[in-house]
Amino acid sequence: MGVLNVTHNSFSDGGSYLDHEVAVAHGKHLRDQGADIVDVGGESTRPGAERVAAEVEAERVLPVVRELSRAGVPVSVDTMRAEIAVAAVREGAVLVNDVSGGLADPEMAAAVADAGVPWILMHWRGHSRDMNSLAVYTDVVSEVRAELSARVEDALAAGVSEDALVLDPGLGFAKNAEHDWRLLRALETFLDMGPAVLVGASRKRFLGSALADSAGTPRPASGRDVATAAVSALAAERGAWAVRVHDVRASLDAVTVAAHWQHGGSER
Ligand SMILES: Nc1nc2ncc(COP(=O)(O)O)nc2c(=O)[nH]1
Repeated sequence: MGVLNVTHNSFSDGGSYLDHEVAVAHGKHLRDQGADIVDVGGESTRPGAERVAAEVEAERVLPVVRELSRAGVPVSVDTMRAEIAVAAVREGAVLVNDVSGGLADPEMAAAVADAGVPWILMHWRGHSRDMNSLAVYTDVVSEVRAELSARVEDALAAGVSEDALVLDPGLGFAKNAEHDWRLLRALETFLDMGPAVLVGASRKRFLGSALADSAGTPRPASGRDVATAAVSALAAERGAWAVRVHDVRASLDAVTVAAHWQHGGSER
């Protein structure tokens, strides 16, 4: 899953793709690099980010979803708003990626059930503004699992079919670096829940901290693509359904190496 943030302030690529033509060209580039799907988002979810109005999100996302879909690029829409999800599916999006797992918009579950498209339920505890204060756990793995289970139950109750669900531990969302590593170490816990699992580690802060220099300065986001590819290979080896990444080629190469090591074949 290639990341296409049509935003002004996403943490690692904010502002690069606000222009629709540039965004569409980048989406096609991600597809050409081997992305199976391009994830189009119009609202930054970085810690501390303020929300953008629905009209702004729609204006950013829908033309890009439309153009990429028409060009034959499979697109997911990264949104917490049911109205945006419905409009994006109408424009050709084939999956809804909801970082709030249905919590931000009570209309989302019914909208996704009605649209009949896959729905990524990411673990989330609140909007970016409050995110760091929400990173408090006794046992992050069991609590994230329990909170994701509740999201699954609500989705099923709204009529979403279980095979349409994808789970995501929500790395960096109300989690500190230690929480993120614990969640990755326990990936099988989430795989055992039943639905497919997506991992979104790309260029995130916990990777920067792990790669800090001798002075303790974290590696900048632009220098985290190799680390991201390593996570992608390890996640793929453990059975993750997808990884959501900025540098598709690096992760696809790493996942291909993992597949050859494991199976000797070329399947990804
Ligand atoms: N499913 C899913 N969606 C996401 N959307 C945005 C971001 C924030 O990262 P970005 O600003 O680089 O897009 N991370 C995720 C994630 O981890 N999982």
